[in-house]
This record gives sequence, C-alpha cells and structure tokens, in this order.
Amino acid sequence: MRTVTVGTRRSELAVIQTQWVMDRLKEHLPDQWELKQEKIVTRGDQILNVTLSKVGGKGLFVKEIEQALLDGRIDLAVHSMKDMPADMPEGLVMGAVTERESPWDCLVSREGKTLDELPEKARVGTSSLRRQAQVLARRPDLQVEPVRGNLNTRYKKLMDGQFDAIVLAYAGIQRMGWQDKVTEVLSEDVMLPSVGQGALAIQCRADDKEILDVLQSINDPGVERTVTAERAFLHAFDGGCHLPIAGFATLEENQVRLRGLVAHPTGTQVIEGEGQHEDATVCGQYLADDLMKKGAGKLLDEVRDEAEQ
Ligand SMILES: NCc1[nH]cc(CCC(=O)O)c1CC(=O)O
Repeated sequence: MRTVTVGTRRSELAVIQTQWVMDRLKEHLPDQWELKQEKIVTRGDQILNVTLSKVGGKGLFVKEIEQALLDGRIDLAVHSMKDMPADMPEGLVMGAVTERESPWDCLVSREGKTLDELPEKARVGTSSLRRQAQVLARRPDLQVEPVRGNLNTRYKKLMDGQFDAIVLAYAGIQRMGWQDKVTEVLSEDVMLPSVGQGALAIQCRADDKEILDVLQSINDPGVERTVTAERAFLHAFDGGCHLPIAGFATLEENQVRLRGLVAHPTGTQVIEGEGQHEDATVCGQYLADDLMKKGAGKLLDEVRDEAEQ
C-alpha cells in the first residue's frame, strides 16, 4: 500500500496534463496503491505582464516543484518538457517521457487571418523570443508584443483586442480542447518548435525505485530519444527556453534526424542546420557545433547582452 502524491502547477493546462498522466499511471499501479494530486504555485505562475525573457532564470516553472519532490511532499511531478531546465538537481531524475502530442506552434487570430494574410503592422502577441524571431523573419512588418499569463488569460487579451493574433503551442491547445480556436498550424518551415514542445516529462527522486519501476510502464522510448537529441542541442548553447533557439527531431530508420536554428529576436538573422546520427546526444551536440561554426555563439552572446541592457 502506498499513496503516491503527484505534484502539478495549478494552471488549467498543467492540471489537465497531470490528470492525463495520472489516468495512464492508474492502469499500471500495483494493487492497493493510490494516486493523489497536489497543486503547487511556482514563481513563473506569479509573474504577470512581464516578458519572461526579461525575468530570466531557467526553470521558473519547476523550482518549487523540484523542492517539493526533494522534501518528500510529493512523489512525482508532471512538467511540460520544454519548461524543464537541462540540469536536474542532485537527487532527481526524469523517470519517464510520455508520448508526444503535436510539436507545432499555431496562430490564433482574432479575425481568422493566417500569418501571411495578417494586415501590415498587425499586432502579434508572444513573449517567446523564438516565436518572435520566426514571425519577424517571415513578416518583418508585423509588431510583436509580449503577452503573459496562462492560456485563458492570453486568449482573453486577444479577444479584448489587445492583439490581432497570438502564437501558442498547438499541444496546449489540443489538451485544452480548443482546436476550433486555431487559425493556422504553423509548419516547421515557418516556425520550428521549442525543444521538447508537446512532450511531458515526469520527474521523481532518483532513489525511489518503486516509482521508477511504475514510470517505466508509461515511458515512450522513441520520444525519449528524439527529445534527448533536442535537449542536447539546446544544452550545448547553455540555453533555456528564453533564448531564440528551436529544435525538432524525428526518427528515421535507426537514426535521429534533428533540425535546429538560432535566430536574432528581430528575425534579421537566422542560422539553421540539420543533422542525423544514431546516438541522440551526439546528434544534438554535432548540430550545435555545426551552428556554432556558422556563428551561432556570437549571435547568442549579442542576444544575451541586449537582454541585460
Ligand atoms: N511556455 C509555456 C508553456 N509550456 C508548455 C506549454 C504547452 C505546450 C507544450 O507541452 O509544449 C506552454 C504554452 C505555450 O507555449 O503556448
């Protein structure tokens, strides 16, 4: 008999994601085990109306949750993979990676216009430098403005007329059941997604063998492999989701194929590449090396300097 406490952020999306994982876990739990949910407020949830990139710091959405795991207040935690920092605190591990929903971004537009159809100087809401850079690379005339808050808040701001369109992760929209609000799913040639986008990461204590065993049953090895390549790529730049870096991997026969890019937030410079390798981590590192040779390191230094001003 064991009561397993599952930690989650309190936003509607986080709760839906956690419930989804709990439903899966239920089918694999030993007899007499129970699942309980515990909501945790993170710093990222408390910061409103500030551009995340300005607040900086990696893991705004995970720190408090990690502390709860280390303290034993919770036994496992469900995170959006893309919110997970590259380095895990001592004593914690990623016990499972779940199957991936859509990795793409999408445009939700107030008057049903696609990215190419938006009128000149239309206002697009996003606080992600990665999305900003790619929107501006395609449509330099648009005005990109920061938008904070959870999905409900952002959608309300769009409908109130603060923006003509917003860019969101399609996976989040799907989980909320909001597919009919989407104007356009953006293809990888327009908007390469964030590393890990659409996948969920389940974190637990490294020494909790019982939980690790149960988590194995819901782990998706294919997604684990592609996400490992994407994260190795991001890690090589010492980057978090607040930098304009994108990466997306697929499996082709026995190879991991990875596309990645580093951009200036103004969209005026985009350095991109593609590579494949059997080993996921090597694949990510090789592509990062390739982009470094094309000037990505210098570009990111500029972006970091500008962010500090
Ligand atoms: N940045 C916040 C965040 N973290 C995870 C998702 C949902 C999608 C996912 O699982 O990647 C979102 C919302 C968004 O970016 O629109």
